[in-house]
Amino acid sequence: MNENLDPSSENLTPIERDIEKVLRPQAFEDFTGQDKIMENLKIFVKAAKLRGESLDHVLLHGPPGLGKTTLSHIIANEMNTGIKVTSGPVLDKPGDLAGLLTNLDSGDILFIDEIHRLSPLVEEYLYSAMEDFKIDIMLESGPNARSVQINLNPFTLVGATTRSGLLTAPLRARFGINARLAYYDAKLLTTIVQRSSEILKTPITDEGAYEIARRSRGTPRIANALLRRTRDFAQIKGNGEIDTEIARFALTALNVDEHGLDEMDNKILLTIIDKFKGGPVGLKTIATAVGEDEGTIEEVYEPFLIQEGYLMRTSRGREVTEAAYTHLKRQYQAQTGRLF
Ligand SMILES: Nc1ncnc2c1ncn2[C@@H]1O[C@H](COP(=O)(O)OP(=O)(O)OP(=O)(O)O)[C@@H](O)[C@H]1O
Ligand SMILES: [Mg+2]
Repeated sequence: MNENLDPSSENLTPIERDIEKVLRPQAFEDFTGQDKIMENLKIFVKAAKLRGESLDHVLLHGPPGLGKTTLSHIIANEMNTGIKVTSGPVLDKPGDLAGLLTNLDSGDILFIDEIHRLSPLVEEYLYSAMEDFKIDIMLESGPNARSVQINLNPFTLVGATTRSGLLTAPLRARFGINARLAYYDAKLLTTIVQRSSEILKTPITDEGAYEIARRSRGTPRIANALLRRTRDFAQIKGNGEIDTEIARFALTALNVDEHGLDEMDNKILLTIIDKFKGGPVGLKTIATAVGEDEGTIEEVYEPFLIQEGYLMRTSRGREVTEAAYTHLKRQYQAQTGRLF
């Protein structure tokens, strides 16, 4: 069985993509959590609308599946504007970007996903567009080549990234609104699971929803994926309703552990314990040992493990905590070197 519980969107199947669209909140009021960010965004959107101006450029960052793409569409809906969607790796040359920019209507949103993957040339080209709504374009080539400056309609760039550490300082500085999305707690995720089950017309008990929520790695995308899979179990093994028992059965079958850690989470912890005596060990070494990209570990897996208290980032490298030993049923040995 190959269950796709990968938190990132890159590996979604077409069907999963369609379901994501159906479950995606469309307006501020459907979006659960991230209160501080939402409070501010609502004010900025309202003020921009009152002034009849475009919204300031927005940078959304944070681990996969927390709602960056969702928010960018909500912003467009709430601003009553159009949205054009692209991504860093797709924008190969400045010309690709120019084509998009010149086609934006006044106030439109240009959403650039994976904005950390823009080529330096394209990135630089973006600067004057963001700042002055102007770009230079080259007319003709060879000896007749000349560049002309053209004015763009005012627009809002919404950039999303899971790897904010890779963003250059000049690009970062050009965003007026900078929001870091955080993991959701079990209570918020319960609300999200309940909303999704209503859309999917799947009956679910409050306890069943909570069981899925608390084991979803703080991530709405995972909560929704687990809900869909659990629904299958409820239909085949039960009477169609998801309760705690069905949820537990399904989650065990899907290899999601009691605390919601997935296979890679556990592999990282186990590797540090078994191969490196609990750490400290460098990120690069961990990455090689578990066969995962260094940046992905740092920006996708680590933040959750740290938040949940299984892992610590120290000056000498990564160390697991006693909680990790207990979780993985390993004998905890306090490191003598650390005692004094
Ligand atoms: N606050 C929320 N309330 C309800 N549902 C949400 C919320 N945030 C995300 N979701 C759900 O989770 C799914 C994934 O969210 P989204 O695609 O916006 O994540 P992302 O941050 O863009 O991820 P990636 O970094 O992988 O692109 C959406 O389809 C949506 O249904
Ligand atoms: Mg996205």
